[in-house]
Amino acid sequence: MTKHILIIGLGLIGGSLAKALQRNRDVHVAGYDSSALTSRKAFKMGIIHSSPPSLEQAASEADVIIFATPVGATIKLMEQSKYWKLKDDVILTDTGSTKTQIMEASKKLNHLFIGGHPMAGSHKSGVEAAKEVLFENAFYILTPNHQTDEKHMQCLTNLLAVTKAKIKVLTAEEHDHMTAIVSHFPHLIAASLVHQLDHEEKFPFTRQLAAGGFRDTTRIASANPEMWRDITTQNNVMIVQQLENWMEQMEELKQMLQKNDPEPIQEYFTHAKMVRDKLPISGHGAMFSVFDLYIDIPDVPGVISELTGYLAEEQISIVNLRILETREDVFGILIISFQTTEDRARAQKCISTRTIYDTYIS
Ligand SMILES: NC(=O)C1=CN([C@@H]2O[C@H](COP(=O)(O)OP(=O)(O)OC[C@H]3O[C@@H](n4cnc5c(N)ncnc54)[C@H](O)[C@@H]3O)[C@@H](O)[C@H]2O)C=CC1
Ligand SMILES: O=C(O)C(=O)Cc1ccc(O)cc1
Repeated sequence: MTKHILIIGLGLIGGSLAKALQRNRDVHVAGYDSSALTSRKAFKMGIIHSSPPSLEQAASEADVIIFATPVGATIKLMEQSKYWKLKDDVILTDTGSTKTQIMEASKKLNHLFIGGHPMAGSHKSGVEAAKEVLFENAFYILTPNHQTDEKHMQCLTNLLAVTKAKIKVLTAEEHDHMTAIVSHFPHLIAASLVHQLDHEEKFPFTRQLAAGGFRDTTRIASANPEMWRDITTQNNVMIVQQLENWMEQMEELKQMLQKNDPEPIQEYFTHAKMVRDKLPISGHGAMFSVFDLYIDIPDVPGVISELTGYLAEEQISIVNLRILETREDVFGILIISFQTTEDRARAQKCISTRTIYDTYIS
């Protein structure tokens, strides 16, 4: 029997979920966005099966409703949903980056709600950025509430299986504590680094030098400000707590730097390197998985565009690209990151067949 899914909000996350859910031939994916243009685009791009004109009508036909809107809008939509005529056993869920306030709001609903957060994304937003493989190997957090039973949990888990994400069940408080540390607070740091650059007036050329580390560290500051406004106001207490811890740490760092003793300074970096190097960044267990391919490339102009050109011809998408500057000979190491192991294997084959450059996986 066909399962009717309604996705509200057809941006990066709603669009990516719609694409992934369409892998299951037994589901009908309807999509609604407050921007009629976005809804039309999503339908034309084949991301959704149907674009119903009335939200209430679409909701009444749905077996599962997924709110994929900024978290402030999600709470408002949840409140509105109390007045919709829904199927008795409909499952409501969301994709929001925060969970405590959403789970609190879910207590007032007349229908079952399971919180959700696919922990994969990017600084891009909008339906154009949607990707079927976005959630592969990423964690997908579910936060049940007091009403959730095993049957409905299993039903949602089964539906999400096609995303190839790894389901992890947490409480809303656990979720908001952990995401404050690894996602929300780092976003504020990225934004603050960019503001710091903004205040640099002495040498305007500084901006031209903001490559490498600065670009890597601040990439997420290019994300949707409305989305991050909502995340920051909803998980405010946890984020302020992180900021207080950080300021204490910065005070200690300042004192250490004022003494200017090289030994503790090196120890500070050594400890950070050790912890960072052990993080499950690439491969299974990572929050945001990417799969790196290392390529020995000669230091000659045009080599990077040659390689990316070959990958584009074979329609292999890349997630990131950087050069490791650890070697002093004429070769460098180019690291290209892919969303899936399959993409990386195809890329390795493509580069090995078309070039003489050595490729390897760490
Ligand atoms: N961007 C990311 O990397 C990730 C975002 N999330 C969460 O997923 C949700 C969606 O984020 P994105 O897809 O990135 O945002 P987005 O900005 O790409 O898309 C949001 C969409 O929701 C629509 N929308 C806004 N208010 C609406 C309303 N009242 N009714 C119907 N549609 C409405 C917008 O027109 C837009 O098309 C957010 O709650 C965010 O916190 C979760 C994981 C990763
Ligand atoms: O672009 C990145 O690295 C991200 O961190 C994307 C992201 C943004 C918000 C989330 O709730 C989860 C993932």
